[in-house]
Amino acid sequence: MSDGAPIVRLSGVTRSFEQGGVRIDVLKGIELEIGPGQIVALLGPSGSGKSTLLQAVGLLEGGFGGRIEIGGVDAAAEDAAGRTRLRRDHLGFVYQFHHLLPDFTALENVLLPQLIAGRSRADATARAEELLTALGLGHRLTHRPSQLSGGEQQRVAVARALANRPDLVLADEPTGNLDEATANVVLEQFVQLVRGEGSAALIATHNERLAFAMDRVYRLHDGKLT
Ligand SMILES: Nc1ncnc2c1ncn2[C@@H]1O[C@H](COP(=O)(O)OP(=O)(O)OP(=O)(O)O)[C@@H](O)[C@H]1O
Repeated sequence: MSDGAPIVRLSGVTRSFEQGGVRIDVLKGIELEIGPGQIVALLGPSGSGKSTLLQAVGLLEGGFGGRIEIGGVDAAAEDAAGRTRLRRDHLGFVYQFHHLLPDFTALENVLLPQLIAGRSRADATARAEELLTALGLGHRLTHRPSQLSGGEQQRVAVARALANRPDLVLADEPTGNLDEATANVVLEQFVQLVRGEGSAALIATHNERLAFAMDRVYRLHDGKLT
């Protein structure tokens, strides 16, 4: 990817669903560019389409109209293997629920995506330890998800998303299942770490205060970004 080129470019992106014979137009022409290192907040009421928009960028589902480019590549021109490659080479994901593997320790959960990407075990372990320590979990490396609090589980998920140094982290209400005080701490740590890593991020959140500390804030309203 050339320097300064956007990591993501959406133009005229649309998505509709059929519900009980009724057609709902959720995205009605989304225009969005995110450049290297930009941290972008996505606000919008429940049902406005934030998750749907993140799914478009994450190339996890089809059914979208318009053009979605990741790293300058038109996703529609790629087959399933090509889209998987785009995801693997450019994107990291954090969800509302941690989706950690329950039988593996915190360290192993952060190790696995790196081993799959071909990194040596020694390098992957060092990277996992670095990220978990930066998130204040240096003393929790050998704990399984069930032995961690909700906030700690979510921080492990953040470390996992950043492990392969993605150009862009997609986060769908990453602290949505935490109590407010914990959510504030974890979201702030997440943004700080992403900034330190130089990654870009698109973060759907209800937290307006933290959203306005990010580089750009978009609101999803009536299927469009403002
Ligand atoms: N697979 C689907 N089939 C039918 N309708 C869907 C589907 N996915 C989403 N929708 C509809 O699209 C609209 C937007 O949903 P979406 O989950 O993107 O909103 P959201 O802004 O992320 O909401 P929340 O903040 O509650 O997570 C909703 O009306 C939802 O019912």
